[in-house]
Amino acid sequence: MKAALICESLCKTFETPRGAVRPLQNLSLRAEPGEIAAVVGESGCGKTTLLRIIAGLERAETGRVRFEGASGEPASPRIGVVFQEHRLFPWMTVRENIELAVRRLPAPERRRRCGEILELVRLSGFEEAYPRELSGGMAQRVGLARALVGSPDVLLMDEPFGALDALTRHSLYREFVRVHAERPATTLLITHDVTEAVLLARHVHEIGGGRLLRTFDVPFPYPRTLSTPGLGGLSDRILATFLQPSLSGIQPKE
Ligand SMILES: Nc1ncnc2c1ncn2[C@@H]1O[C@H](COP(=O)(O)OP(=O)(O)OP(=O)(O)O)[C@@H](O)[C@H]1O
Repeated sequence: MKAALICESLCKTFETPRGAVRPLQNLSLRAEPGEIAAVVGESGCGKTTLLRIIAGLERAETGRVRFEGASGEPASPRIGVVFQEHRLFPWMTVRENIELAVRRLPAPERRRRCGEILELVRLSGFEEAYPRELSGGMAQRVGLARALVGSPDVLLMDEPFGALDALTRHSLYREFVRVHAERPATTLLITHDVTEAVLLARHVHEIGGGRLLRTFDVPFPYPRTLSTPGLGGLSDRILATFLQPSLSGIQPKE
């Protein structure tokens, strides 16, 4: 199922000993069916809170998250989540970690899917390895495999490449674009890295002050590299709006 992800007027307040924190104040945005959409914003602007609300791990006070099928009908897609830390269980093998995500399926089907998904993320042969035996990049690919093994229609990714060194990160970008082309889930990628956003996303949503400030169209064909014509200029333009919001002429978008 291809589904659009739609967030409408989300508001969220946390009561803390230091007073109320309001990371989301009427935030609306949309990810188109099968696209990679990035959400960028300064640290603490509410990106993780947004993802947790979409994943159903947190409740918004007001507003709603809904999904639409190809003809605009309401949809209930399968959702996969990838976090910044891989969150693999250290006492389980790669295969056990992945199969856990589809534990309701019969064992032969679990085994088949696990083999298929490990091939997709190029980790065939590591089924019986433990997480401690993997590099950071490999563990993150297992985290991606675990999110994908249930064939999600919507993939939510919270800084999935954030903890990796630059070389590993760039090779994982390539891998991820290839995997996404084979299984084009509607993907929301949370990142604070503008270059990452323009390398991977079709649209980049900039949030700040609890709202969507602006959406950038990223028209370059995949796969992209740092030398894709126009990519560096767009990345600079997005960064400039971060650094000088008052000079960029941005009007908060309702
Ligand atoms: N469970 C919570 N209780 C209280 N405050 C919270 C809670 N979760 C988040 N916050 C606060 O809400 C604000 C937004 O946090 P959030 O983690 O969503 O931001 P972020 O944009 O993902 O940040 P970063 O880029 O640094 O990860 C922060 O001020 C944070 O301290």
